[in-house]
Amino acid sequence: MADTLFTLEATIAARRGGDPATSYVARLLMRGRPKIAQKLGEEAVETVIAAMRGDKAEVIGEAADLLFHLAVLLAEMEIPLADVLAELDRREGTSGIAEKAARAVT
Ligand SMILES: N=c1c2ncn([C@@H]3O[C@H](COP(=O)(O)OP(=O)(O)OP(=O)(O)O)[C@@H](O)[C@H]3O)c2ncn1[C@@H]1O[C@H](COP(=O)(O)O)[C@@H](O)[C@H]1O
Repeated sequence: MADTLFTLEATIAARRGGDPATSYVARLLMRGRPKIAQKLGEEAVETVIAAMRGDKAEVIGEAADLLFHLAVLLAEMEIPLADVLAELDRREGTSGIAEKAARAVT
């Protein structure tokens, strides 16, 4: 999965400044952060709706749209995907329950 996302990250970077008539990524980057954030939100909602329907094939498609638009948002904000993966690595082994309990006492 990480390889796929790193390839996508490189493709998105290469599209920066490209022709919005032929590249969806170039068009989205040109429209700016609010539009990218809106698309990310829409894809999140569509993923939730598909999940509530229990349609796994639809969830796979919507989840791919969601990850793609998240990758575009990270690119627009110049946040390397590696930074997000490093944060997940940092969290590895820390239970969400334990982490939340620790937050509650501070
Ligand atoms: N993974 C994707 C990918 N996933 C989804 N999409 C597009 O995301 C769009 C989302 O669908 P919508 O109907 O919501 O989009 P829309 O109608 O244009 O949205 P509005 O702007 O009208 O709100 C569709 O046009 C999809 O084709 C993607 N477009 C591109 N990629 C990757 O990005 C690469 C570069 O794409 P281009 O920049 O288009 O060359 C491609 O080779 C792919 O690897």
